[in-house]
Amino acid sequence: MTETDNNPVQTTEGRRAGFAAIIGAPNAGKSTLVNRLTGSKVSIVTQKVQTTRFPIRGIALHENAQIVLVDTPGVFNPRRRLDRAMVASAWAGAEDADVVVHLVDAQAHLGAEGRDGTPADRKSAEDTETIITNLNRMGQKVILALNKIDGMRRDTLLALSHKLFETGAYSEVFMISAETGDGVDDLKARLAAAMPEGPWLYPEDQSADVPARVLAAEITREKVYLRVHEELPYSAAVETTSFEERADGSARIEQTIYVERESQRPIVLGKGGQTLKWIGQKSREELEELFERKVHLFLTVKVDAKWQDTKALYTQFGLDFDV
Ligand SMILES: Nc1nc2c(ncn2[C@@H]2O[C@H](COP(=O)(O)OP(=O)(O)OP(=O)(O)O)[C@@H](O)[C@H]2O)c(=O)[nH]1
Repeated sequence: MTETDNNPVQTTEGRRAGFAAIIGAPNAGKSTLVNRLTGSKVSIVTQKVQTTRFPIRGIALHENAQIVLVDTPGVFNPRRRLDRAMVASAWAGAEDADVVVHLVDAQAHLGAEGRDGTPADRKSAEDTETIITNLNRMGQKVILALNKIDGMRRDTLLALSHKLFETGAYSEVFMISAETGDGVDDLKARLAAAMPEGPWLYPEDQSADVPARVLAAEITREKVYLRVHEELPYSAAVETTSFEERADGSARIEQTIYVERESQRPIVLGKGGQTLKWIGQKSREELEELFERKVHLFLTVKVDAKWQDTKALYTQFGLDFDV
């Protein structure tokens, strides 16, 4: 870069970038927090538990820092193989991160302690205990973010924060409301400070559309997995090659499904292309719901023998089906 560039040299100096893992029981408010931190809609927010089915990245910017958020899937007791993969992926994401935030639903926690607690409150408190046990095992100090403080009494919150802090898992406590944004700026500044010095991990102008592309690829990959996992357990990857918003408000998405061997292509295509059609249809329906717009989805199947080599990179934020 030269002095004559529009971006003067000093803007890239003192930059920070890294990963922040957000871990928490289902329904703790992780997606809401990620959306609040990034300012964009990257995760599905719903009343239903376990809607975050894959680790989605969002990118938050704070002054000179780029914070790549690893939005971990719900941590629950894994039964099915896919669930185990998700839990393993959650903890792997946490261990690799520069900073870990444990998000706790303060309202559910207090509900579980009182007489009016619902079964969901008790489950949430149980999950929090499981997470604390794992956090202590991990050996890395974690930031406790007590969420949903809106409408809660300060003294009750302080007592809860004190109790959780005594577990020894945390280095500090933030009280936030992901919904109203209360306390979120302070947490964001803290995450920014925890990022190591270095160049940004993503170009500035790409920050906004990375999550949507990754999310769209994960949705199609899930459909591939659902349909052909018996014949093709580990060897498909999906990449979003183009994501365009069109003037009529719809989105045109092009994706490539990679398989390792020529013999695997017909598995994904199916008889007369029926399997690929099913994958495309299911994925498009979910993408339309997620992006709240009409989606034109174009899928291509390619053979890439080197896929195993790039697998490590790819699975960094995806599910590891080898678990
Ligand atoms: N009152 C209140 N509700 C919140 C707050 N943050 C999130 N919620 C609500 O809690 C519910 C769960 O939020 P999500 O962001 O979907 O939670 P999650 O942890 O991503 O959930 P999973 O994806 O199921 O793991 C939603 O109904 C949110 O509107 C908050 O600060 N205050």
